[in-house]
Amino acid sequence: MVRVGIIGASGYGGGELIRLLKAHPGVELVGFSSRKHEGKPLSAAWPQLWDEGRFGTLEEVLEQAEVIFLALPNGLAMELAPKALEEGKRVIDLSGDFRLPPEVYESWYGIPHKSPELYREAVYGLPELHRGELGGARLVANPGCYVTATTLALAPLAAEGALRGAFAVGLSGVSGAGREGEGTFFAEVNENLKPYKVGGVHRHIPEMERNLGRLLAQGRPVRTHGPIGEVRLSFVPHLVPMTRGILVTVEAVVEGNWDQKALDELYRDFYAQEPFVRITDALPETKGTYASNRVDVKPLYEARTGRVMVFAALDNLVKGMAGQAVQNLNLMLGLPEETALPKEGLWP
Ligand SMILES: NC(=O)C1=CN([C@@H]2O[C@H](COP(=O)(O)OP(=O)(O)OC[C@H]3O[C@@H](n4cnc5c(N)ncnc54)[C@H](OP(=O)(O)O)[C@@H]3O)[C@@H](O)[C@H]2O)C=CC1
Ligand SMILES: CC(=O)N[C@@H](CCC(=O)OP(=O)(O)O)C(=O)O
Repeated sequence: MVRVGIIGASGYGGGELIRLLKAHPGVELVGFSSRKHEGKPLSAAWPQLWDEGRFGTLEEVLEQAEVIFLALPNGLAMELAPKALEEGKRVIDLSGDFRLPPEVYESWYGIPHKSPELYREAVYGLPELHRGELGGARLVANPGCYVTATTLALAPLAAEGALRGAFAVGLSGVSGAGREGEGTFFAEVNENLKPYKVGGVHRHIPEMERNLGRLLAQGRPVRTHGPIGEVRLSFVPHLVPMTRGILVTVEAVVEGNWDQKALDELYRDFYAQEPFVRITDALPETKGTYASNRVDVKPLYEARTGRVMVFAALDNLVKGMAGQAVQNLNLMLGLPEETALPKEGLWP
């Protein structure tokens, strides 16, 4: 049994990690940190959990766990990860702190990077592309929801060398903004649809471009710190009045002649061995992936215009966050990748 702790256990990512890890046969959960709920039972924050355990301090988790999940706002993992690694722990960070080179991070996140040297060591935790690097990793940068959906929607075209750019429209449930998300009052979100952070300013854009650029330059599998080609992407996110779920609808700018048969073959071959990516016949919908660790992907050739489109749906708190982090944990520990991760969702 590996001793695992969660720092930021009272947030949406932390809660979903507890739910998944309680069912994990290779894990003993030894600590849950929260400033607000320190000393209280887990039920103080989580009505959905059978109440075993109490919230403690960040220091207790750092001391007791062998593997530590950091489920904190951006800017904190860069301070905690060095301490944890110095003490021989392994870290899976759910924030953006180690996903981008420090200079790129600073310009898109507006936060000075406090441990730039660790970026060189971090492995980018998208198992479908980086599986081979994760076994030996001490520090994993776990990608988030929009980036996972958009990268997996376009990865086969990029690895084929055909992708030049893309226009991606993202739709997200409100839990994507976190438990204290700004502008998520019921009265303002309910019966409302709104675009936000448009005009090429959303901080996920450089991460998507780098993921796809790596595939373009390296083919598959990719190395986190290997060469990166040029892909230009527009991204238009929207907030949707639902709890969980991400849908991305992407128009790919491609070279070459494509039709539905060629796209279907490319996508089915690329993801043939993947336990959590399903190429669907029907169009993906968020509810079909609710509470599962699956991504549903559908490429579509529009004959009338010659355009290539791709649709992808996932649960932002599972494959877009905590489920992906558990998938990375399994790979880091050499356990079967699917351990404790649901393939099936909830319906209705
Ligand atoms: N929500 C989503 O769909 C996704 C989120 N992410 C990323 O994952 C990370 C966590 O997100 P999420 O769970 O939604 O966030 P939440 O806002 O729901 O939770 C944040 C957690 O961090 C703790 N916290 C906040 N500030 C501090 C601090 N200064 N020191 C110690 N603990 C602190 C909070 O607990 P307390 O105040 O009790 O200490 C809480 O447990 C973020 O970086 C986010 O960008 C990634 C993918 C998807
Ligand atoms: C609805 C909403 O606000 N969503 C968040 C995405 C959360 C996420 O994916 O987190 P990471 O930034 O850690 O990847 C946003 O647009 O910033």
